[in-house]
Amino acid sequence: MRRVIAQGTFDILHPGHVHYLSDAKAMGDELHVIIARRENVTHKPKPILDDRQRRDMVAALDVVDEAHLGHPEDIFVPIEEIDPSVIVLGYDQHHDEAALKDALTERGIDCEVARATPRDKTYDDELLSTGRIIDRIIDRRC
Ligand SMILES: Cc1cc2nc3c(=O)[nH]c(=O)nc-3n(C[C@H](O)[C@H](O)[C@H](O)COP(=O)(O)O)c2cc1C
Ligand SMILES: Nc1ncnc2c1ncn2[C@@H]1O[C@H](COP(=O)(O)OP(=O)(O)OP(=O)(O)O)[C@@H](O)[C@H]1O
Repeated sequence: MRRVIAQGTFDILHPGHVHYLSDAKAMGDELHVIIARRENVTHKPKPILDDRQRRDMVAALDVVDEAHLGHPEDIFVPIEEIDPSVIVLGYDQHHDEAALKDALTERGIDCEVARATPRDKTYDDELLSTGRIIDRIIDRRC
């Protein structure tokens, strides 16, 4: 049984998220998704939706076996509990694969680190970014 971890904010789901999670699932048998806590999202604007709502929507996707709220302080705690064979990073996530692998080894966690592929638009008006969905809402409704 190969357990796979994917992680992210997943604020206002779109097909790019589904693509990432499907890519991750294809690398193993059981997909666990860690949802970043609002307080730990510091590299972009804070999510619109509550932590639990983002977790519940990810959990409802067919491809996902379990969705977990992230740890507030120590990102390695959920990883130790899940004990994955591979952690799959999103195609554009800022985390460095080699640095993450070193940090895992230092913590005594033996697992691979891989990266998902991007998903291209399948039609002109498709919006594959939470930020761009929010921009459109502001543009059209405000
Ligand atoms: C392997 C890994 C595990 C993570 N675990 C947690 C966690 O337990 N709690 C948390 O709040 N954030 C966690 N994060 C951080 C968020 O997922 C991170 O902010 C992420 O870059 C958000 O992705 P996004 O910008 O693609 O949405 C983790 C990140 C990585 C790479
Ligand atoms: N078009 C896409 N193709 C493949 N993966 C995607 C795509 N869009 C988002 N993802 C992946 O989904 C994960 C979570 O994405 P995130 O919640 O940051 O959404 P986002 O739409 O990229 O957000 P924002 O527009 O605010 O940066 C990330 O790993 C990201 O790489």
